[in-house]
Amino acid sequence: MKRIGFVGWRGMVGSVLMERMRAEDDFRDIDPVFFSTSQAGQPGPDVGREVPPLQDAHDIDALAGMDAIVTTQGGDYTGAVYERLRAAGWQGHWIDAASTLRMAEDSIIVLDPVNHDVITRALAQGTRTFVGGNCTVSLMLMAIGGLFHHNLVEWISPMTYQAASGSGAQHMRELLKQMGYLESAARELLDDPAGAILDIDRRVTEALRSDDYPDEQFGVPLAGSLIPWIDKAMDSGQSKEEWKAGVESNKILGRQDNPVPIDGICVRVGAMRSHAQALTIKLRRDVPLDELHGMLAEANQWVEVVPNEPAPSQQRLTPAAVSGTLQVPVGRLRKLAMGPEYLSAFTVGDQLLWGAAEPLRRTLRLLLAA
Ligand SMILES: NC(=O)C1=CN([C@@H]2O[C@H](COP(=O)(O)OP(=O)(O)OC[C@H]3O[C@@H](n4cnc5c(N)ncnc54)[C@H](OP(=O)(O)O)[C@@H]3O)[C@@H](O)[C@H]2O)C=CC1
Ligand SMILES: N[C@@H](CC(=O)OP(=O)(O)O)C(=O)O
Repeated sequence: MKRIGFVGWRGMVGSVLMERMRAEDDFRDIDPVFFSTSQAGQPGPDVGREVPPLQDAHDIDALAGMDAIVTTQGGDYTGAVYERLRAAGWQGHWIDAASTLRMAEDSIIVLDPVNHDVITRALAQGTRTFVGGNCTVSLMLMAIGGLFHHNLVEWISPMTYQAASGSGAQHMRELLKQMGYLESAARELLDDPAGAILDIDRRVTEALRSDDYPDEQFGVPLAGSLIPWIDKAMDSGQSKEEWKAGVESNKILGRQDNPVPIDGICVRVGAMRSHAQALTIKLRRDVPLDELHGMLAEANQWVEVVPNEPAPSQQRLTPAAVSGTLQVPVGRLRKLAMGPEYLSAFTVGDQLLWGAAEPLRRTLRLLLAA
């Protein structure tokens, strides 16, 4: 049995990975070893079998004893350990959620329902570094992979609505605190059925601008507002999150030599753990909508085409409907007024599942099967 090291397993993405691996009985086929940057020596997690105490995640010798390492610990950890481990001669497989190595020449970005062939070819050719994609990128490709498969996409402009979880666990907690703070600012007026809405609104706006509004993590209000910038600034004027859409999607699709332009605006909204995005897609040719529905639906078993009607869109195409599931609904499909090659779409998916943990879990399975 292969010895597989896990780093970052008790974090938010790591916990979702552990849940999925337990649900799919993945631990049955491996000899798992758990690492920690802070809790070496303590007992490992309950994965339905005995595991050794936690190892030190900075111990290069201990890491080098693994056939593969799956890390959801974050980019700082990858930066601190990966090169040292390779320099020490380690030839194992590195499967990572962090963005650090995504654009490296010798790495593959993994999203097997979309690029299964790229991954299996890379495994056969001896590639040893596999990285999960950015969450909005992976969720977009899960939703509209069928259009790429039929080579129908000339360009895409995504406008995202990204959940608090993309910033981490502390940010999710803060979003809820912000919601509570706003509600408590207006509570007595809300309790009065005759309370004037403009008075309620005034209280909320005052609360949003108050020094006591809890915004240590986000730095600005998210609940009752939104944040139209995610990640660092690039010289291009894009946020780094926006830059990733183009470069990562084309790398996943294996078309870096002939890239499809993908560029838009990424926005943080007050959803908990599911990212949504509105896509304007320029098709290479006019294709009837019903054919497009068929292509989208056939692309993988998780994508779900939602009719462009009010009730299904409101009920099925939302973070509330998909959080905690692997489904990736896509809807609001219609031809735009600009012409029959211009398609609109709206899609939503759990950013901790397909957006982070699930592609890693499935890559480990592909590795074990190789
Ligand atoms: N959040 C997201 O949506 C996405 C994240 N990623 C990547 O995954 C990385 C990890 O993200 P995320 O899971 O959100 O990070 P977390 O902050 O939840 O966890 C990271 C590490 O923090 C340590 N830690 C310290 N205190 C605690 C605690 N109370 N509970 C749990 N862990 C604790 C753990 O390491 P230790 O045991 O060593 O102390 C843990 O592995 C990111 O940096 C990013 O690179 C990728 C895609 C999406
Ligand atoms: N940046 C994403 C989450 C994330 O961790 O992305 P990446 O893995 O590309 O750093 C978000 O904020 O929603």
